Amino acid sequence: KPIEKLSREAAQHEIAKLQDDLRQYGIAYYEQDAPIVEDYIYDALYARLVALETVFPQFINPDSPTQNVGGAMTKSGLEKVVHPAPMLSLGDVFSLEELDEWDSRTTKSLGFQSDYNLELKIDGLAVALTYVSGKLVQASTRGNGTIGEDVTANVKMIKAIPQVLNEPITIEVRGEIYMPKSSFSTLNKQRELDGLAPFANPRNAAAGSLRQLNAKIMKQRNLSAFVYYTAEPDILGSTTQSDALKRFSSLGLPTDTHNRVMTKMADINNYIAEYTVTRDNLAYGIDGVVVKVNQLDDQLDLGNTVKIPRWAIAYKFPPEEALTVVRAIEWTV
Ligand SMILES: NC(=O)c1cc2c(=O)c3cc(F)ccc3oc2nc1N
Repeated sequence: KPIEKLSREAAQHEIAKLQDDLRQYGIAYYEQDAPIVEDYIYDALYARLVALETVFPQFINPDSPTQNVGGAMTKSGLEKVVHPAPMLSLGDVFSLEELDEWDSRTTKSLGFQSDYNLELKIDGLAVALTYVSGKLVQASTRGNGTIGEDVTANVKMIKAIPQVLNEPITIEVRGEIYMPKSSFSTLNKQRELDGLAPFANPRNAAAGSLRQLNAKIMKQRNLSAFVYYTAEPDILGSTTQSDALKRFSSLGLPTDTHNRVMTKMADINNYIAEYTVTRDNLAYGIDGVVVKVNQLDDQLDLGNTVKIPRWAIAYKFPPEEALTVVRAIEWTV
């Protein structure tokens, strides 16, 4: 119900209920690592409580969940981290036609047909890893792009992420942390045994694991990662995206090996068709294919909008459940 239509009593009642519920969800989340509700539900209820308390400040009490967000603490109890260069998200397209339009726009902007580095789009959560003199000093989530959460302690539990690089360089790299499919099913079986709600998908399981505060539990979740980007490629001496991936690998950073350099849309369509089918056999979840202008200085020429790079696009696979529905309909007719 819109807040301005609420009577004082109704507002007081809803605020009290939200304060109780969110306090209980918060305890389950931080202390028992057993979230009762999905993050997005918690966030929506939390936003509703903040809005109500703003309009009815007389009902704010000191132990309201909105009052204990300590200075640097975020909801998940992790410290905040400011990203020096904003972590942008990828723009999406949902059909080969739209991908073709993106290619035409990009070709027009550049004045020539660029070659593209194609990469599987790992379905995990984005992190930034900062190495100083080759040592991992900080790991943070994307957050809102400018302010993320410090997940350094948990990321140090991820075997795939080296704590020391093969070269003593200082660089920030970005990648995707994910939970392999096998770990996901094992974890959910255990959660059912423990009477806990299973995670909806590997991505939520990875995010939930990474943002909980107990490093021992984190170790058992055996997450993995792929690195795919740095804003400082000259440190690597790379001039293309495909070469940057090779350099990440030579440093000891995990990279996905399915990337290919292509120019012709026909080849790109074949790559997409191939992985639309074979993704079920991969050890990790992917939700699409990322197409990137391969020459790094062409990427700079194209630049970014406020939210997304102009030099990269994510082609998203049709969601699997949709396919299930289609199959179900086919079955009935
Ligand atoms: N999930 C992924 O596998 C994946 C994700 C991104 C990004 O989110 C991404 C975001 C940017 F602003 C720029 C490049 C990027 O490249 C990326 N490359 C990938 N392979």
